[in-house]
Amino acid sequence: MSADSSTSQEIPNPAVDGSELIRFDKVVKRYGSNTVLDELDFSVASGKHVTLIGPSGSGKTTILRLLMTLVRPDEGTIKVGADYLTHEERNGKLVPAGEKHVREVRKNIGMVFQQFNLFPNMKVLRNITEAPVSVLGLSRDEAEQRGRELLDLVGLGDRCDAYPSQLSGGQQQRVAIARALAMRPQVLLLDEVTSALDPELVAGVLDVLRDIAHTTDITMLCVTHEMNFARDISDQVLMFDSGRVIESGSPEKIFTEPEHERTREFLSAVL
Ligand SMILES: Nc1ncnc2c1ncn2[C@@H]1O[C@H](COP(=O)(O)OP(=O)(O)OP(=O)(O)O)[C@@H](O)[C@H]1O
Repeated sequence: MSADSSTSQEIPNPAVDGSELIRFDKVVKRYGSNTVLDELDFSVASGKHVTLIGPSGSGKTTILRLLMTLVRPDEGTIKVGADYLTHEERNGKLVPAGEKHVREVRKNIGMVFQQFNLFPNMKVLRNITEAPVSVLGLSRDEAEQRGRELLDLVGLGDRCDAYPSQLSGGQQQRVAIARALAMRPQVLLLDEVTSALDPELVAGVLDVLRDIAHTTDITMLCVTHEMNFARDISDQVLMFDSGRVIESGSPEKIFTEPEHERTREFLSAVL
């Protein structure tokens, strides 16, 4: 990726060697008097798949929104690659990152939400090719070739010319996943992507995500209530409570031998 601002540096594309890709350092996020994140520290290594679990309101979605620069922290820094996402150094001081910098960072991070948010007036393939053409500057042919490959990957290679309204919710969500991947992001953020689906459509979407997790190098941060899925894809599970990580570890450890009482309570409620 190329930097397009004199104040932003290029974010390296580290090999999947376990080097640190994301770091939250003493991040505080408040909404009025509600301190949602309280000096939160955590890091994610490149290529790893991390699932965030915790009670409703513990700040999981806020973490993804901070990474996507949809909201800014009140204190602390968030780093992606070698670059500060929320702050950058100018004349030896950390200052809020500029809009150009934020645009560069967003190119590197794909996010899939609970709602699919496809463009209803565009066919499926066009939904996927729009951003690569307009943001990355790919030719329409290149973008369409990549778009078709991604639609094959999510099992919808034969639906390029359908409109979103002609697809089921599960199919629309699979298009949304393909659309996020079309930007070739380093990081994929998944925010309860099956929560709005009818139960019979959930498995198809989770199978696609399992496939992506097991066959690509992409770094994934996932908020989900699907604990079997979390167990299957995660290298690491982070348990949040009151704006902090209270426990982290492999899925085996967290799901079978949680150490913290709050983790045990949470898991007994959701498993
Ligand atoms: N835009 C906002 N304005 C005010 N408060 C907000 C806003 N967004 C989130 N909050 C509050 O921040 C807290 C954390 O919300 P967040 O959505 O991050 O939690 P969560 O762990 O993802 O919850 P859930 O599992 O229910 O989705 C909640 O108390 C929520 O009400």
